[in-house]
Amino acid sequence: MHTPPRVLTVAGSDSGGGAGIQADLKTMLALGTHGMSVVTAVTAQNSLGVQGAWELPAEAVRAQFRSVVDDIGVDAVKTGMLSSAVLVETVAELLAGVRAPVVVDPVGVSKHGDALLAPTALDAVRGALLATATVATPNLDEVAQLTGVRVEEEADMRRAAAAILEFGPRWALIKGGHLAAGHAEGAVDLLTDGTEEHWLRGPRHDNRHTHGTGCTLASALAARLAKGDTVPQAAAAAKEYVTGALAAGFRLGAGIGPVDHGWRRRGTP
Ligand SMILES: Nc1ncnc2c1ncn2[C@@H]1O[C@H](COP(=O)(O)OP(=O)(O)OP(=O)(O)O)[C@@H](O)[C@H]1O
Ligand SMILES: Cc1ncc(CO)c(N)n1
Repeated sequence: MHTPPRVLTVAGSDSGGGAGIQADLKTMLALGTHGMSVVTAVTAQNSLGVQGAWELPAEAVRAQFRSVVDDIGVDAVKTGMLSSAVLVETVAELLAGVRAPVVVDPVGVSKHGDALLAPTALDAVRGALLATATVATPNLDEVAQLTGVRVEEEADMRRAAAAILEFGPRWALIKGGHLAAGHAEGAVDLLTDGTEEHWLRGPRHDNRHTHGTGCTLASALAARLAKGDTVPQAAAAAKEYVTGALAAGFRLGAGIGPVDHGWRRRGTP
């Protein structure tokens, strides 16, 4: 009997289905893995923004995590929205006991600028969470918030990665999706462990249906690590996956539509 690799997401729910837990589980399925979830917060969210957010108690997060890990086990873990200092500390503590690869997406704000992490949680992200990561995947706003490094040109991404690596993750994957066109060649990300450097380059897609890019990239990365890829192999595969999902993004609601997490199954684009 075939048992697929087991991948756990620790993240917030996006009622609109484009980002968060929903994006993670769809991406994990699309990549041939068994997705599982620890819900940290529930958001009322759609294509227009985040209308409300409610955090779960630390005890509920701990209990979900133990239920999954103690019986089923995990081949990789991915974290997303963690909401508060208490939950960041709780999750960091839980991850310290995990031997499988961990992808930390230090989610700060949504595409619409709604806060998904309390400013008071930044110290715990720097001091506890990032050190548990096999790969940390900040976008440029998160890099600025966490390290003070402002990336304006592709070359600045090296300084950003070095500053993130100071907090202890094994690898940093700096997402350059927010770099203004003209300041980068296509959509470029930098993966480095401080020794090796891999520039992940994809075509830029400027359709506006980009809700969930970060969650999709981090989940695809976790799924490929669960399948036994090395970090550079997994990152290249994840970049290819998110690029296809972006190209196939579709209109939904009156605002920013989602990337298509299932684009490969649908044969698009
Ligand atoms: N317009 C685009 N065209 C092609 N690739 C893009 C585009 N925007 C982002 N990407 C890619 O998508 C991935 C996610 O990057 P991005 O910087 O958007 O993350 P994010 O801001 O964390 O996403 P989210 O808003 O979901 O949190 C990266 O691989 C990035 O290069
Ligand atoms: C719940 C949730 N997690 C992550 C993101 C990423 O932007 C989002 N919009 N919503």
